[in-house]
Amino acid sequence: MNKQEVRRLIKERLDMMENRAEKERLIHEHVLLLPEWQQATCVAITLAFRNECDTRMLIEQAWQEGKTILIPKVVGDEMIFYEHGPEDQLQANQMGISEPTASARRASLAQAELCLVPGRAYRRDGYRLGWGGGYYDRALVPYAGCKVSIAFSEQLLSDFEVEAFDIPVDLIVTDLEVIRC
Ligand SMILES: Nc1nc2c(c(=O)[nH]1)N(C=O)[C@@H](CNc1ccc(C(=O)N[C@@H](CCC(=O)O)C(=O)O)cc1)CN2
Ligand SMILES: Nc1ncnc2c1ncn2[C@@H]1O[C@H](COP(=O)(O)OP(=O)(O)OP(=O)(O)O)[C@@H](O)[C@H]1O
Repeated sequence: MNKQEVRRLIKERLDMMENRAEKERLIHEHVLLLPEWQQATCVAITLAFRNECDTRMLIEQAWQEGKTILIPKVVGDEMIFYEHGPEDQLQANQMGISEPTASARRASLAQAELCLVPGRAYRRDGYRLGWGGGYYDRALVPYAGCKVSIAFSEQLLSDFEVEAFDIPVDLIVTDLEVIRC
């Protein structure tokens, strides 16, 4: 399967999936139990796009725990991270992803001990496939923190092609399990 075929298969699976809310609840529960989450004081995360797993509950919980939340904004071919607090507004970009506004405080991904990396499909060794922009493949090159992806178990695939620039995540958290890659 090439990348386009993988993206199409995952879209089909997620569109057909049942019990989404319950699976999201289980994924969130598994994240909150990770020592990596509990120890992080600053977490980089995205707002869900299309049929990705929702993340708002994790953001709320992070605030409750006193953590700083960073959210990326796509600018050209890179992402700039901004702090996002409970009072801050978000606005949808051209693709429909919620992003910080111009008034948000600028930050750097390097500040986050934990980065939640979005993706469409995952292999059990941590390799991932995104929407095709290569944004995380580039942003993660110098990143030394812990890379965690949350995904529905439907997003795990036994194999797909990876390229030299692909960067695997350290942990994949699904509704069924926590995979240490
Ligand atoms: N929630 C979330 N936020 C995120 C990402 C993500 O994967 N998920 N990104 C992670 O990188 C960045 C945005 N990347 C994106 C890249 C492409 C498309 C997109 O709509 N692509 C078109 C196809 C374009 C083409 O093939 O030319 C599409 O899917 O229809 C959307 C987001 C930053 N924020
Ligand atoms: N380190 C890098 N430096 C420059 N370009 C890169 C780098 N990594 C990836 N790219 C470019 O990004 C493009 C998209 O890569 P790919 O299809 O793997 O994206 P993706 O993993 O699906 O997206 P994302 O990382 O945004 O979730 C590739 O064509 C590649 O040329």
